[in-house]
Formats: sequence, C-alpha cells, structure tokens
Amino acid sequence: MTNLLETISNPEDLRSYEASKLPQIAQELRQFILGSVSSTGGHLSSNLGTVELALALHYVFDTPHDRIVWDVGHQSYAHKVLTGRREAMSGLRQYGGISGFPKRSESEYDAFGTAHSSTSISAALGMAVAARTKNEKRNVIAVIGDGAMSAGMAFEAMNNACDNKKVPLIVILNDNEMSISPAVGALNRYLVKLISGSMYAATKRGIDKVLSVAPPIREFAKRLEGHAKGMVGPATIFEEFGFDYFGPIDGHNLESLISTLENVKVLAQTEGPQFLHVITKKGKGYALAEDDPIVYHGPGKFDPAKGIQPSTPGKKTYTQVFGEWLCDMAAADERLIAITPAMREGSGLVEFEQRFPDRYYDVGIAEQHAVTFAAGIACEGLKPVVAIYSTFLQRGYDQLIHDVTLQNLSMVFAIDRAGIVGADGATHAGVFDVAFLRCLPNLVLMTPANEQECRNMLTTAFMHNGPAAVRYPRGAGIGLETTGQPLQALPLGKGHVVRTRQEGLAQPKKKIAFICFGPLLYSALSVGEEINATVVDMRFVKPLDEELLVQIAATHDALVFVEDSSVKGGAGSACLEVLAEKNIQIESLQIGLPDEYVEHGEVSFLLNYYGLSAEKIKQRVLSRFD
Ligand SMILES: Cc1ncc(C[n+]2csc(CCOP(=O)(O)OP(=O)(O)O)c2C)c(N)n1
Ligand SMILES: CC(=O)[C@@H](O)[C@H](O)COP(=O)(O)O
Ligand SMILES: [Mg+2]
Repeated sequence: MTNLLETISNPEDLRSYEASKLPQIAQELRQFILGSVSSTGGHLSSNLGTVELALALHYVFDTPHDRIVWDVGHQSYAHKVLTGRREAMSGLRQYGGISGFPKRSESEYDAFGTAHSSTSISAALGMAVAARTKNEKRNVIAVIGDGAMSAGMAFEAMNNACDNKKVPLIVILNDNEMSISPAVGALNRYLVKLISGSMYAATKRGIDKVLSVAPPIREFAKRLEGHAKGMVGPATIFEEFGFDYFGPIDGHNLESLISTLENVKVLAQTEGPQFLHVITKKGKGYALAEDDPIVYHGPGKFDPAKGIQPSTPGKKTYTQVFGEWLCDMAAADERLIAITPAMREGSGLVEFEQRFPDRYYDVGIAEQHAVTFAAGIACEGLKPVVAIYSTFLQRGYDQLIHDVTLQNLSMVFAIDRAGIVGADGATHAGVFDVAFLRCLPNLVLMTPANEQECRNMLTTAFMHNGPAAVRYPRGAGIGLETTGQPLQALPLGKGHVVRTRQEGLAQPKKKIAFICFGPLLYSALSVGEEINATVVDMRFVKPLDEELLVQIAATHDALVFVEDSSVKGGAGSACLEVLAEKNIQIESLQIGLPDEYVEHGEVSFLLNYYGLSAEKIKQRVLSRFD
C-alpha cells in the first residue's frame, strides 16, 4: 500500500485527499511519530494523543491563512510533520535542527511561539481581534490541554474573549485528564463531571452520539438556542464565559472531528467565540505510553519494541539531591510544606508526596499562585519550599517581589533547571534568574558548585530567617554522595578559595583568579590547575562575599568571573559593581551566557558553543591575559 504520509509536503496536499483516506494517514503519522521520537527523544505521549486533531485541523482549516496556536506546543509534532517538516524531524531538538515547540521563525504555519503553558487563548484572541480590525476573513484556533487550562492566563483570556463579541476565535480543549502527572484541581474535577454528565445525557436522550458522530449544523443551532433558553440543562462554565460550547467529542474519531470542526468554523464567523471540548488519550496507539503517559511524556531515545528500559544508576542528578534533602528536612522539621506548580516528577517530589502527603501541594500550572500561596503559608510561621524550574519562576516574578521579598517572608525557592537545559532550548533555559533575583532586597541567592553544597545550601535556605533561593542545574553533579549526610547550614555570604596560585611559576605572566558561581567551578578548576590560577567558589550571589572579593582583587592582576547564567546582570556584574563602588580597578573577563537566547541542543555541545567548556575557558583567558 502506498504510504500516503510521504506524499504530503504541506496541508494543501493533505486537503487534496478524500476524507476517507484520513484514518490511513493518521495511522502512518502515529507510527512515524513513534519511530521519530524514539530515535531523537522528545515529547511523546502528548503527540500520540493529538494525531487526529492535527490532521482534522489542517484538513478543515485553510492553514497558514487560518491560524492555529498550540498551547505549550509540546504536542505539535504531527502539525510539524504535516507542514513540511517530516524529514527535519530527525534533527528535532538538536543543535541546528528544528525546535521541539512551535517557532515563528521556523515555519509560516507556526502562528505563535509557545512552550510556556497557557498563552494560546490570549494570543489567538489577539489574532482574531486583529483579523476583525483589518477586515480579514480568518479563523483563529487555540488548542489547549486540560493541564494548561488550569492556569490563570487561560482564565484571564477567556474572561476577555467574549467581550470582543463576534471575533472568529475557536478554543479547542484537548482533554486527556493528564497534565504531566494526573491533572489536579477543581477544574479537572469539573471536566470529569462534564464528560460523564454529557455522556449520560446523550445516552439517555438518545440524541447526538456525543462521543461518536457530531451533529449537523442545524443540530448545533438547535443546541445553541436550547442553551440560550436554558432548556438543555445548566450552562457549562465555558458558556458562562460567553462561548458557544460543543462536546465533548471523541478526539480520535476523524469523522466526528471533521464534521464538528466544519460546523464550528461556520459558527465562529457568524456567532463569535466557539469552544470545542475533545477527549483524547495521552499516549494513544502505543500501549506502553497509554499505560504510563508520565514516563513517556518526554523520554530520551529508546527502542519502541522494548520500551524504556531501567537505566543503570549513575551519578545522582541535582533533582534527586533536592528530593532526598526535602524528605530528610521534612522528617527533621514538621513545619516544612512542599509546593510544586505541576512539576512533581521533574522537580523530584514523587517520594515526598508518598511519604508526606499532608504536606505536599501540586497547585497545577499556576506559578504565580504557587508563590503567593507559599507566602501565605510563611506568614503563619510554617516553612514553604517552592520547587520550581528557573524558567517557570519567571511567571511568578511580581509575586516574588510584592508578596515575598517585600514582606521579607521566610521561605525557600528550590530553583531547578538553572543554566543551560539542553533539548528544550531558548524557552526553557534558566539563564535569567541570577539577573532578576539578585536585584531583590532581602533575598539570599546561592549557587552550588556540587551536590554537597547544594544540600548544605538548601539547609541554609531553610534555616534562614527570610526568603532564600538555591539555583541548581538540570542533570548530574560531579558524583559526590549526599545520602545520609547531616543537614548542615553554611555561613551566610561566605565564599571559599578552592585553589591558590603558586608563586614563582613562570606562566602565565599575569596573576589570574577565577571567581566562580555554580557548577562551572570544576571547569575553571581544571583550567586553574593548568595555568596556575587561583580558583574561588563564591557560593553566594547575594550577599556577596565582598571581603574575599576585595582580598583576591588586591593580590591578583586579573579576575575571571565564571557563571552559567546571563552575563548581563549576572553574578560577575555583581562583583564588578562592588569593585567599582570601592574604586578598585582590575582587569577582568566575564564568562557566562551572552546577550542572546540559548539554542537547543546537547548541554555539552552548548557549553562549548557558548565558550563555557574548560577548553574554551582556557582559550578565552589566555588570549585575553597571556
Ligand atoms: C508555565 C509552564 N509551567 C509548566 C510547564 C511544564 N509543562 C509542560 S507540559 C505540562 C502539562 C500540560 O498538560 P496539558 O496542557 O494537559 O497537556 P498534555 O501534556 O496533557 O498533552 C507542563 C506542566 C510549562 N510548559 N509552562
Ligand atoms: C514541555 C515542558 O515544559 C516540559 O515537558 C519540559 O520539557 C520538561 O523538561 P524536563 O525534561 O527538563 O523536565
Ligand atoms: Mg492534558
């Protein structure tokens, strides 16, 4: 049988097929995604779940003239394949290859860049308003998951959407009852009720087969009228927001999807904002992913025939170090409360939830709420630990200022994924936190160079009377064993000298000192050994060990600041501010991430690319000072 997927270079090709061919294309597409993602790594479960939806959308709508905004965008692989990037999928998330998320610069079909959740309805509404203002006939579709729908931004957008009456906005809720871990919260419970209620009503009334075939347009119109007159039972929350609501329908039934979308398309142009609720299965079509969509949410490479195999334990990741510390600290101090905005697995909280369920809060994709919720807990004398990725803390910045640091509340921010994160790229790189945190009064900010320091810093943060943050990277440390180590705090604002340059050696001509923040200390140390430089582990970005800095400046000819965060506004800049204030002049070089967005790719490759590998650090230092 001819492989139809291979004949499709763009959605026009897809639209040239009879609808009866779509199930075959869906099957080929699903197989392709499984084969492709298992050979590159990437987001699998969500993509297997949206194959039919992507096909139906590109079949019914006139893309790229009509706009599709994929929320988070981790489910956009089928869309990528159908829009000319089938071959490029082999380079997915690798340096120079295509992104794992929609990206405007990558394709005209990527209407909006996404990766951080819950932006789709706002962006789509903006596009729909623009279309109406410019008198362009265009449909704009936001595809948003049930997890992403839990965030404040999605509600802010819905709150605003129907005030802009008659804009051609279509919101599709892709409901698979999962976030990365099981979806949480009242909205999730409401959706579950909505699904079971609708199915019940449909069966009882024997009218539209809600989960199989969609009603024709006159049935849609009848239902709209019925809702308006309050005849079809209570309105859904989405109708209360002002949308026309349809569904739930089976998001794997192409016939139903296509006829429903055709109807919704007409209604959006005449009636304004439409809301379609589709039910999908995360991991659909690959039994292992259906059974465990969490493990297959974002796997590395694996053999699809065998599935993901247990790996031989290697060095512990910082996430594991944090997860262990959290359990140890919770056992030692019952004031500890752990909070995650929907990142239980990624942040290392699985064991904590099992052991301390009463002190565990998954608040959904709600970083702003997570921070202020923790602030409230801190006001009452308990000790919240907010486990959050650096990039997602960006969402909670005002809360961090206004609710936490301004009130000098005692709480801990365990900031994971600081620095370069690798395959997720620019949207997820944790490179701005040092710059945006170090300017906040009252906040203590620590950068561990290794696992033991990480554990000690978390303890320091926990014991500190005020807000404190520890930022640590994705992946493993140097291999220090922290299990069972005492919970020991460090002296506040004190760095330490790891290596002292030896006097009397000929090379290099200048006395150089590396002033390091975080895990790049070990790259600097290996260069320091080679070129006979002093190496300092500063530990604290705030408060800075000014005394040590001044002393090192007084005894060296040049300072090299090393950090895995943005040079602009970074820790090196903090040191230079102190030196300038004290009128100390010394040659210096700042090594960190440049004033540009970090690409996706392997971490080791990117470190080298951005001049942060030991080899590149050496080259840069010698070419500057030797
Ligand atoms: C602001 C923000 N917080 C957290 C995440 C991490 N994250 C990515 S996907 C995801 C779950 C999304 O669930 P849903 O929208 O239902 O999509 P599904 O994974 O079920 O396909 C989370 C929490 C993110 N991308 N953005
Ligand atoms: C799409 C998204 O935001 C997450 O799935 C993210 O890709 C997870 O990253 P980690 O693999 O670092 O947990
Ligand atoms: Mg979901």
